Amino acid sequence: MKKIAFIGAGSMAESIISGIVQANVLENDDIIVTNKSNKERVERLEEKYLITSMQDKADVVRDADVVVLATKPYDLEAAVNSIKEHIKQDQLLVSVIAGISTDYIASLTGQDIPVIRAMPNTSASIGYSATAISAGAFAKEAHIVTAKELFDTIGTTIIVEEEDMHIVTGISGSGPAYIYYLVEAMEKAAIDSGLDQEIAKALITQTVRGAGEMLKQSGDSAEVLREKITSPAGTTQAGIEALKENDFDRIVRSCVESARDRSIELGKKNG
Ligand SMILES: NC(=O)C1=CN([C@@H]2O[C@H](COP(=O)(O)OP(=O)(O)OC[C@H]3O[C@@H](n4cnc5c(N)ncnc54)[C@H](O)[C@@H]3O)[C@@H](O)[C@H]2O)C=CC1
Ligand SMILES: O=C(O)[C@@H]1CCC=N1
Repeated sequence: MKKIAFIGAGSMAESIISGIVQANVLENDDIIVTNKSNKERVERLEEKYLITSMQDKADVVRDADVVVLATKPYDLEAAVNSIKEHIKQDQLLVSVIAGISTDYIASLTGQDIPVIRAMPNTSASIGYSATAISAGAFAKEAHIVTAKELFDTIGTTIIVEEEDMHIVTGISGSGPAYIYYLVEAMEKAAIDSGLDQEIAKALITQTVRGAGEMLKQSGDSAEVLREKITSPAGTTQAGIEALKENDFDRIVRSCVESARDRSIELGKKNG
């Protein structure tokens, strides 16, 4: 891949752009970005990442090997309408849009065009995305390889069946937000117990970071790692029992399933 165009210049597009720029895998001016109308926003991205911003959609997609669709689901149809005269079947469409199927995207283009559906997360901006990808009907092995290479530069990439994309969205697409929400709650509890906010933030941040690395590096399951911390009648046991009494498992299940179901709904509403 030599040139990549982003249709949509919001949080997700910026996270991916930031990750690609840091990985230094493309010439910066071969990363092109456009949005609906907010010229200042794309110009800010252009200045920050030394990439190219354009508003003329024909220019945006003309020589792109990969065109990334990064609009909200309800803006997708208008976005594809604005580029469909200019895209060709030898280009690859990569959609990061929650809920929307590859079949629907191909049908909007009116072409048998290869589409890869991807679900990255905002940790892409520092090279830590957990991305899942799945291939549409017209995508060949080479397209999967191209998409995997792209997302491997901004984290890890796993290939899944398209039907699993809804649950993937519920765990890893939205997942960072759940962790941040947990951190917010822990910070509030620490401050209410009299701890300085900056100290609480520093301790919790390193705790989350360390737990993530332990999950990755130790070879132990989450359950085993938890048990190693939980001394009989100790502090952790007291904390975990409070979580159990408040039905933590049910709350998390409901969180993940609600996100999954919203992804399904978004697909039905916008496809
Ligand atoms: N924010 C996140 O953590 C993640 C978001 N996603 C998906 O990424 C997509 C974008 O999400 P965000 O970046 O958060 O949204 P956002 O609202 O920050 O950005 C959307 C962008 O699309 C542009 N846009 C709208 N209509 C357009 C058109 N007709 N032509 C060109 N550009 C157009 C807007 O101007 C804006 O720049 C969503 O579909 C979401 O499901 C996927 C994974 C994670
Ligand atoms: O909230 C959303 O719809 C998007 C999809 C995954 C993360 N953010």
